[in-house]
Amino acid sequence: VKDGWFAEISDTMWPGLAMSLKVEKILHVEQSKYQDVLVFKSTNYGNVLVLDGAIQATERDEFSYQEMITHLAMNSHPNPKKVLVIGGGDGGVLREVVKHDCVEEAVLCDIDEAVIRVSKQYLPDMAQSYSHEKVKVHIGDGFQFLADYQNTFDVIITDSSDPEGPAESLFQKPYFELLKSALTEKGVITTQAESIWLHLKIIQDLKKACHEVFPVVEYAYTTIPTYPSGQIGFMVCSKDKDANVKKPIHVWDNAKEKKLLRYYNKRVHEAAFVLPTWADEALNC
Ligand SMILES: NCCCN[C@H]1CC[C@H](N)CC1
Repeated sequence: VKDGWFAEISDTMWPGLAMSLKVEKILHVEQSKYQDVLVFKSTNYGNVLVLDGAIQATERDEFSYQEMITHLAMNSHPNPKKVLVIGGGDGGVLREVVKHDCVEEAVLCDIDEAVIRVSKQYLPDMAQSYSHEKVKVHIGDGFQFLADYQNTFDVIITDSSDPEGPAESLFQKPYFELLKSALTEKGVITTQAESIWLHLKIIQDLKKACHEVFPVVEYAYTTIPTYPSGQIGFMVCSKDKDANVKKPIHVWDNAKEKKLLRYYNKRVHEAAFVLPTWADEALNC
């Protein structure tokens, strides 16, 4: 933090560009077993969680990412009862998963207990569902966890950090094969799939790896001011070759949508898959 500003600088992940947030107060600094953990109160975006120098979530705009990575998957599956979140230790995705009445069990597997502990303390709205009766938490490596499950989960959401560092393996084919075997017949996955403005090559490679495992693979994106380039995407895949993930299978009525959600709705679901020309040509060749 310099002159009261936090700058998200990465010469490898987003060279020459840095999102900066004005700091009101540093709340927590910790070196966990796996990463640097920082929480600060920003002047205009609420509390902010930073891991290894990368902004994970701000209280002001996190709902965009959490709602989209969750509901793009949940509403692309006919009746998701058992859901698994890999990563997502801040709890935001879990909060969204339990909004679906059809869910019987929501399991979260994150490698770092520090993220869960710190989120409960400084991001209470995001971490609210850890006490939910349907929720089970497992601290460990998602890779190891998945290897123990076959034909178990209807939806698996991979809420990961960037491919540089510990999450690198979550962007490669072996991981998607593990996901596929842990999924039930019509299983659906979403993954954090970076930005078309910054990572078109990563997204192309990711889409190729997913297509070697899943019959249906589509990229969608959301707008979020505090992530690099102001937007981020998701890979949405289904084991069901006849699935059309670009249109929600089931929806809440408008009143329920307005009560439950602030970003996602049935029209935004469809719009999220519509890409600008240069990205569409690069990804849908
Ligand atoms: N549950 C929110 C975590 C979101 N993961 C982040 C997405 C943007 C990346 N640059 C860093 C990880």
